[in-house]
Amino acid sequence: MGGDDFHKGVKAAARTLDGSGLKILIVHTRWNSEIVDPLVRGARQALARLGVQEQNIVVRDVPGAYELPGAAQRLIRQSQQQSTNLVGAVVDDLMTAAGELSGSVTGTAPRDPAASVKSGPFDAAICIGVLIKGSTMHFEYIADATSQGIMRVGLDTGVPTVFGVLTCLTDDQAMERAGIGRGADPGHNHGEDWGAAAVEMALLAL
Ligand SMILES: Nc1c(NC[C@H](O)[C@H](O)[C@H](O)CO)[nH]c(=O)[nH]c1=O
Ligand SMILES: CC(=O)[C@@H](O)COP(=O)(O)O
Repeated sequence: MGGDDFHKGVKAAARTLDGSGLKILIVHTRWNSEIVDPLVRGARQALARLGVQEQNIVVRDVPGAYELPGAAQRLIRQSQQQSTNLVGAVVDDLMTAAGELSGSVTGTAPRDPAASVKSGPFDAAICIGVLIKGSTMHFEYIADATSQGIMRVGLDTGVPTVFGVLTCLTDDQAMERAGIGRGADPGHNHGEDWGAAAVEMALLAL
C-alpha cells in the first residue's frame, strides 16, 4: 500500500467514534454475473487494501442494471433512517440520565450503547453491473437510465455513489475491463478503481 493509500486506510479505519471505520454498500447485478463477479471482487480487494473492514461492507444483488439506482437509494435511505433512529435513542437516554440526575426520573435502565450502535449510514456506495449491446435499442435506454439514476442517488442522498457499470459493445470489451480478457493481456479490473473511488469520496466528506 502506497503512502497515500496508507493515510487513506488509516482514516478509513478510524472514521467513527466506535472505531468501526467506513461503511460501504455494494449493489451488483446478477445479469452477466461471469463478468460482474470479478468486478465485485476487485472492488472488495481495493476496499480492504485501503483499510475498510470486511464487516463494514454490505453487498446486495439485483436482477439487472436498471434496478441498481432504486436498490441503492432504498438501502442508503434505510441506513440513514436507522442512524436517525439511533440518534433519537441516544437523545432519549441523555434525557433519562438528566432526569435521574435531577431526581425527576427514577428506575429507568439506560440503553446499552453497544447494543444499539449497530450500523450507521453508509459512507459511500458502489453500483456494479455490465451492459452489453444487443441487436436493439434496449442497451441505449438502459445505459442512459442507469447512469442518470445512479448520479441522482448520490446527489439526492448525499452519499457518494460510484458508477460501476460497464457499457460495452462486445463480451470481450467487458471481460477486458474486468481483468479476465481472453487475449494475451487480460486487461485491468475496473472494480479496483471503483473501490478506491468510493473510499476517496467517503473521506472527502469527513
Ligand atoms: N441486457 C442487460 C440487462 N437487461 C435487464 C435490465 O437491466 C432490467 O433488469 C430489466 O429490464 C428488468 O427491469 N441488464 C444488465 O444488467 N445487463 C444487460 O446486458
Ligand atoms: C443491454 C441489453 O438490454 C441487451 O443485452 C438486450 O439485447 P437485445 O437488444 O438484443 O434485446
